[in-house]
Amino acid sequence: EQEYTIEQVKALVRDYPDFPKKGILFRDIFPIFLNPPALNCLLNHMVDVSVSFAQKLDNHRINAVVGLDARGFLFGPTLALKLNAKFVPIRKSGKLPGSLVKTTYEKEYGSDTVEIQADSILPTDNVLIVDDLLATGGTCKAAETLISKLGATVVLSLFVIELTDLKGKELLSSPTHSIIEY
Ligand SMILES: O=P(O)(O)OC[C@H]1O[C@H](OP(=O)(O)OP(=O)(O)O)[C@H](O)[C@@H]1O
Ligand SMILES: Nc1ncnc2[nH]cnc12
Repeated sequence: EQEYTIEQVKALVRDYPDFPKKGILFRDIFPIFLNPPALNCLLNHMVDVSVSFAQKLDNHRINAVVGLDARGFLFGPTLALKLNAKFVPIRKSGKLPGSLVKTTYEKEYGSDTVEIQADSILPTDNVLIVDDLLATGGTCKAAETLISKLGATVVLSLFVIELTDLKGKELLSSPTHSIIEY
């Protein structure tokens, strides 16, 4: 089996002009999922980045990975397993049962309400947020808001792709890391 480098993984992201709306240059990560060695390289890299950020913590440990609906779910559970952390979903409204905390936000092409199950995160948790892409930062900021409502700390927000022109980082309170920047 061929070993992939991160540079080769980056080359697999495909651009689609004017999708899903005119003026949006859509960056498609799914070609990476067609290629197991590339996906393996990307996930191992995400683990390495997370572990190196965790070194800064008192207990050196991330114990919760929060994945953002829907493409954050492609990475969250695998990353959580590799870090021996729990996986917690943040979902678009109306999808999660039970006692919830919610917030509404603006993103690159529309607005959304997101929710988290209230008992899924404890105030003592060291949380890693993971998503496929940072655009305006609205989605991740909403996640930060929910996690802070539950009293926990976001130690890192980790993205596969960052669209730097949109300055999403400036909206965020947590430290961020992106693997591919455009
Ligand atoms: O930084 P922002 O401007 O908030 O944009 C980034 C978000 O937008 C996309 O999700 P989308 O809402 O399209 O949903 P999906 O993951 O369900 O496709 C992407 O997966 C991020 O979650
Ligand atoms: N330009 C973009 N490409 C892919 N996913 C996105 N989510 C928000 N903006 C996006």
